[in-house]
Amino acid sequence: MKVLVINAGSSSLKYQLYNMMDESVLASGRVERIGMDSSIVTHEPADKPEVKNVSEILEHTTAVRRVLDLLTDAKHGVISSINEIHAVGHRVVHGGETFKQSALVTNDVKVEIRKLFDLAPLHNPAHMMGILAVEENMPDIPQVVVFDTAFHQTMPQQSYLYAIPMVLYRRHKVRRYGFHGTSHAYVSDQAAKFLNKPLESLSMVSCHIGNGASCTAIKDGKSFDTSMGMTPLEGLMMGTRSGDLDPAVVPYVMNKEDLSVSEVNSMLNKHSGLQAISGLSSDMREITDAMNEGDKNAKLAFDMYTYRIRKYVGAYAAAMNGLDTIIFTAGVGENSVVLRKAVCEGLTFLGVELDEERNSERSKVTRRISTDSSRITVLVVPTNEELLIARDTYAIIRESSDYN
Ligand SMILES: Nc1ncnc2c1ncn2[C@@H]1O[C@H](COP(=O)(O)OP(=O)(O)O)[C@@H](O)[C@H]1O
Ligand SMILES: CC(=O)OP(=O)(O)O
Ligand SMILES: [Mg+2]
Repeated sequence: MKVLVINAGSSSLKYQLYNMMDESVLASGRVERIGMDSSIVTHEPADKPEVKNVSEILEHTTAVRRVLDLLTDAKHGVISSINEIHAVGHRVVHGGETFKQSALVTNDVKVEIRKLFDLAPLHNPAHMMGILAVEENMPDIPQVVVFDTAFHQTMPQQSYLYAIPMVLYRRHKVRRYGFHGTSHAYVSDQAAKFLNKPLESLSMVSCHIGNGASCTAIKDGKSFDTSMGMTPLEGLMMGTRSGDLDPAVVPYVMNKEDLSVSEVNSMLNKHSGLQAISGLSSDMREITDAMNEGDKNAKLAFDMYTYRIRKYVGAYAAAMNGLDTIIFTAGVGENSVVLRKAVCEGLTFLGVELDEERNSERSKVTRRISTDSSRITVLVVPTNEELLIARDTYAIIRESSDYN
């Protein structure tokens, strides 16, 4: 059985085609700059050279058509017909309180996802475009949606409620939802397997540090608290997002700078974080390079960024009344030796002892970077959100009567 995984953004569409018999990736790729003057398509078949081409792709239906053409192309393709694709799985960022697990796409499910547009205006409308584009190109293929928020639906009320009038929760569902749940679920499960211990027996903090970044406290195998909130803006400092700040800053700055709601939203989501403090870049590689060359603003950005992660790890150790394992994952967490060192150096009081040599090793597999005698085990676990989406899709399709 072959499953196509799609992560549709407003102007991009990333894809991976899996053979679920052995969970191998047959091809992956992305369409960027959809709707702009020149779209870039990058297609990477597993056993053939990468192809890149530039053309005009005005909307998502055409983007999906192009992906299907590439997957079945005589020269660059990996399957002979689209009938070989049994199901499509989509990443959907916001599932609100409606979706506690992945779901088969039906008309009712689409209605519910539309109701959540307001809570994730940057993400959910784009995901819906991806779902509709697949429907148009492959009308008979079942689709499954996998939500970033689903894993966090186990949080207790004390973690997910904001201390504001309850009527706002009842009327508008204002609460913490949390994101990157697919990643936090995947890496915590991988960590338990690596340590050969039952997942339920470990108190862990999973640090997903990528472009977007979040920490999750995982207790009894479930999300207990997480740093992102109603939207993916709260919590850690990120590439271009501010993370936590005093909410009073928002009306104050709007007033002083004469900013509209959408302008202040854009400032906090797109023009803050590493980018704002360094004045250089949102990319951690550029920040560390500049810091090594003596750039003071880059150093400040790095220090603020790592300090925030440390604060969350400490807070969650207290929240869970204990901590066994810290996990680093995603683009920065998996690759930045200096970031992991900076975070762990301030956690010796908890019993974290980093092994510098292990931390410096470059590897793509799950590994321990703490010393053997460290009271807290620190792991680097490569995330794989797409694989988990493919697995959920496969499981749901097999369960659904349509497939049998
Ligand atoms: N070797 C590296 N050192 C430090 N940061 C890195 C390295 N490689 C990638 N990154 C960071 O990873 C980020 C992307 O992470 P990723 O998890 O792919 O993000 P997203 O899925 O949110 O786009 C980039 O912005 C870059 O800063
Ligand atoms: C929810 C979120 O922040 O996603 P990403 O890290 O892909 O931006
Ligand atoms: Mg990501």
